[in-house]
Amino acid sequence: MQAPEGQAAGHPRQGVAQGGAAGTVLQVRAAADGRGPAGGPVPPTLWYKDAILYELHVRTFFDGNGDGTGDFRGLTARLDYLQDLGVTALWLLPFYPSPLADDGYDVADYTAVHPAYGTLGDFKRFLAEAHRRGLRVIIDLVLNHTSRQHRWFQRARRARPGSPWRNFYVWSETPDRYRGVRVIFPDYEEGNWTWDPVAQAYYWHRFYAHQPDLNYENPLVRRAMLRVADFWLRLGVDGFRLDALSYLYEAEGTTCAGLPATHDFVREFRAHVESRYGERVLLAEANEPPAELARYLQGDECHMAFHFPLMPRLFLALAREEARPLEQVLRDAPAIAPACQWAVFLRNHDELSLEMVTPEERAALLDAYAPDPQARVNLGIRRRLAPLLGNDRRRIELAYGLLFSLPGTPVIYYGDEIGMGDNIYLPDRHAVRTPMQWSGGRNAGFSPANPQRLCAPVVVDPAYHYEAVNVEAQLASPDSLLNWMRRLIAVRKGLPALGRGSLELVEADNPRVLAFIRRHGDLAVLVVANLSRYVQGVRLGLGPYRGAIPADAFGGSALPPVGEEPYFLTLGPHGFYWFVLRRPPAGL
Ligand SMILES: OC[C@H]1O[C@H](O[C@H]2O[C@H](CO)[C@@H](O)[C@H](O)[C@H]2O)[C@H](O)[C@@H](O)[C@@H]1O
Ligand SMILES: [Ca+2]
Repeated sequence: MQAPEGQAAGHPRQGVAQGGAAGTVLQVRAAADGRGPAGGPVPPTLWYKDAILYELHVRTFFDGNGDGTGDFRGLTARLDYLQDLGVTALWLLPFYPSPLADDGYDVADYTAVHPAYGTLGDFKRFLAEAHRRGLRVIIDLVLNHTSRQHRWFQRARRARPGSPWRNFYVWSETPDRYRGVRVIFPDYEEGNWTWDPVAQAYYWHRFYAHQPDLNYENPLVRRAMLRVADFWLRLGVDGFRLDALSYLYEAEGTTCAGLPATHDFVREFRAHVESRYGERVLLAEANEPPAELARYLQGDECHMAFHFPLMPRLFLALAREEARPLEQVLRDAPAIAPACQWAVFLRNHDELSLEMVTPEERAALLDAYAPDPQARVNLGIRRRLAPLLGNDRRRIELAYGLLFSLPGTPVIYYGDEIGMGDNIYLPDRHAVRTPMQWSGGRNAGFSPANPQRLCAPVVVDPAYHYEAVNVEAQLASPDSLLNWMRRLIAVRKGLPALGRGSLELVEADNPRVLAFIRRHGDLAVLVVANLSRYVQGVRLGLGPYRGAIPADAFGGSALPPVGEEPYFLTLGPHGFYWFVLRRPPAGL
């Protein structure tokens, strides 16, 4: 066991920030063609294992031209903030031309930038500036469907039935195929087929009716999407979040999710990307049960996948004030390849998805977190983190303390680092997509525009009003949530075991306390969390670590060494500890 090391993996572009320009050019080129300086392959860095991911929407982050809508110029101007926060990679929601009927997940053109967000030139400048700061950029790639406005659909609906152009989408003469397949947006859609009067046929859609599914049986579709990937990879993006990945293929008599043909295509996609561009990351958004999810993480498909089954169990553990829901999901975690990694999250731009829990668990979660029906949408809850946790600073810190120490790469949703509120009176999931709150000034410092022109209203709920909850105020307050998050991120970066380590659940004699050890090489980190609102004592079975000295990862103070007896600890309400288990000095 040893003291925390520095971050293990280097960013191929970190040379820009740290070193000379010549080295930078060489390394960028090496990464672009997948070859090392001597012509050999570039060894993988597995950088995503040490990453801290930050999810944001260009539209609502910062308005750079004063027209009321966020844009790439604005985002570029706020990169220093993100660098100071300590995050290492950004995930951008779709920013392509789109009618915005699903906030950009209805893509009308895959290889351009929505004019409201700027130009391709603005995107390139943003990317260069992000890389200059050592920030990687992952963009959302919506493989499964397009907007009805996409020229592919406009062409398909007019093309001869059975022709390759027509077959860009999935058509049927009746709405009876794939009967019983779940509707993902039940609050808005009654089925997965919609009649198209131009085509005189029904087309298949897993999401809104305005989002026809592409037909991956058609080799032209597969090729077209590889070309789209090439376009952005050549510009230098570091990877893709692959939206709605489960639904690429359909087959009669199945759930039309995670089919073998879908996995075949993901393998083809991965091989294509890796052979041409080296280590770029594929992050699967597949809302599937653990065993199904793990199929994306066997080493030849995606590098990461969102841990949809873990997230609601973390909220369940907090609601029930007991460790069991988390212990269970951790115990049942399926094996993934050593180079793969979970992406763990508390909240994102969608509703808090309750698709991966039992009906009883769902009922308990709705009761605890969304007693107001206005906060519910489809199968989930459209609230941000702070309102979900009653704006209780201790519970928010505990949730983050767990998120940042459980196996996986943590993902922060923009604004949750300052405890932003939401607006459940906005439609659909716009409740959680309001403008970032930068200051207490006009429009929360998001835009100088006429407030009536804003792309979305700023939060004025009395408990979360932007005049009180904003970046400027929190930067000035040493004890703010934002400053606490900066410390949490910095400490996590010093403990590579939290990104890369194994997981050992520790026996605890108190059901309200979760304890586990993350171990990587010589570094072992003991995490202990009190899920209850009251003080708790716990005895931990730390037998194999006898003699080790637990040292607080935040303050450094050392506790008595682990002895023969179970290790006794007291935790305050919702308290949590990260202890580095140090080897005792020689001679003791
Ligand atoms: O592009 C369509 C949708 O794709 C993602 O949806 C995912 O979110 C759903 C909940 O809103 C979830 O139930 C589903 O399983 C996911 O694929 C994307 O994140 C959505 O914003 C988008 O509407
Ligand atoms: Ca703008």
